[in-house]
Amino acid sequence: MSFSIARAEPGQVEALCAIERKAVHLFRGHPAWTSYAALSMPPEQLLQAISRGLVWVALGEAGDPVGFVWLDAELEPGAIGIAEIDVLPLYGRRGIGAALLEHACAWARSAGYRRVDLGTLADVPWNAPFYAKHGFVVVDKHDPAFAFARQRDRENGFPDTLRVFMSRPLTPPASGEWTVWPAPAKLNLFLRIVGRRADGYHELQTVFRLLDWGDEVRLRVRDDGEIRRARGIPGVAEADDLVVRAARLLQRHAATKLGADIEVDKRIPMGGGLGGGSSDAATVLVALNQLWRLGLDEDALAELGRQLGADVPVFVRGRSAWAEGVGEQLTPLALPPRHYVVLDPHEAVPTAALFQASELTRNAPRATISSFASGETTENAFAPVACARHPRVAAALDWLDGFGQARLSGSGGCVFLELRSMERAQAVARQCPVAFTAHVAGGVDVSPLLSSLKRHAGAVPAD
Ligand SMILES: C[C@@](CO)(OP(=O)(O)O)[C@H](O)COP(=O)(O)OP(=O)(O)OC[C@H]1O[C@@H](n2ccc(N)nc2=O)[C@H](O)[C@@H]1O
Ligand SMILES: Nc1ncnc2c1ncn2[C@@H]1O[C@H](COP(=O)(O)OP(=O)(O)O)[C@@H](O)[C@H]1O
Repeated sequence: MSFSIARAEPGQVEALCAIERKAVHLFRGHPAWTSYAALSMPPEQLLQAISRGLVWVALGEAGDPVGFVWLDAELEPGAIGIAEIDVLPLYGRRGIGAALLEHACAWARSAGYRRVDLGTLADVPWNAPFYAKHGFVVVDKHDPAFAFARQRDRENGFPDTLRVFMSRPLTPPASGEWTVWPAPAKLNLFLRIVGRRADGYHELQTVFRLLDWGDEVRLRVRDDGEIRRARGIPGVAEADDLVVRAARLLQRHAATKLGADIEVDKRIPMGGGLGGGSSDAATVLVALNQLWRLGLDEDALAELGRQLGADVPVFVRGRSAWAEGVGEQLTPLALPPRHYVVLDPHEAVPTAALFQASELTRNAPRATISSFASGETTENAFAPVACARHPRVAAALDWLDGFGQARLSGSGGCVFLELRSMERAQAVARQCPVAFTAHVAGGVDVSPLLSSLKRHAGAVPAD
């Protein structure tokens, strides 16, 4: 039987939970059975991991999932864990589990991780001995890295004597191998236009909230100086693609003879006001600065970013921030932990056209950080214009407003709602009408790009 491996999709949550329930039956009669039988995989957390790109499925010939692997978010700097790996018993012994495991480890290595950890059972052939065949070695379970997992075992009545923790070291990708970097989306928590500069650009005030969700950029250094886009973004010509423009700009600026292959796994809706193109460009600047060993500092990269777009500097600096000027004067903010339902009305809004709109309020009084922090300042100057010109955006805002105070991000067309819990955000997202697509994401103060940069630099040793 042939199978293929692909990133899991949100619609597969139920199928993956069902696979886990079937796979757990293999433990009947084992001392761990009672605790396995009583516990099922939390679908909310699985969904969150899927939207972060941390779950892969094995698809059978009919295209249905027959197994999956789920990576934990970073457990400690440089290390990532395997939260779950399951194959339908009917499809066992065909190398599917091994292929999933290798796939996840290969991704972790490209993403700069130096170690993969897991907890498993010592006495079950398809557990510890299977992982040992794949380069995992048993490590000291008293290591503080496993304290949380062991505490959870105790709470679940799991037999500690049979529990082993295993690690597999990963070598860093060599020059010329693919590397993987995150390009997070942003939201504008409010946006005011307070003036217009002589060059036609608008002066604005906004709060950029970075998200833990976004695109994935893959980069591979080339020795021949070529910048090539390995996989195109539909509707964007190679020369216009912000990732290609960013790489060429950096190459010219630093006068390097090195080149790069670039691929983007696009998840952020284009023209959605979530800064996808800008974030991709920032990731290329930051990552190639490291891969090409140019040694440019953050200010130099942010200035190159500004030449590509007003939204690029915030992604280069990688901190949620209060912004002024054209969006490049940034003051990092520590914002309360919040979750967001981001609704995509499938309507690309052209930013330049909205900035040109005669009905746009472009002389608003200046807001202050404290007026924002008190919750007084939440409006977006583009909202009335975007809603009047794009009925789908108005409809999305109207629907989401039924659950709280929905807002437009940037020049739209995406709208969002801020919530205190992920579960609540997922509950709203589940009710999303078919005309729109809902994403759930967490707000972060520090961009995942900065953590990825540290990992790739090996600045944080794995042990
Ligand atoms: C509105 C915002 C809010 O974060 O976000 P998006 O809706 O694009 O995500 C940004 O200011 C958008 O930044 P960005 O998308 O990088 O804009 P750019 O490529 O630099 O400019 C696109 C066009 O928008 C206009 N523009 C942009 C920024 C600005 N402060 N004043 C402007 O007048 C210019 O006419 C420019 O030709
Ligand atoms: N790598 C890229 N990703 C997305 N859009 C890109 C990219 N390169 C160029 N673009 C162009 O930039 C436009 C704005 O894209 P995007 O940054 O996603 O939206 P917004 O500015 O609304 O946040 C797109 O419609 C597309 O034509």
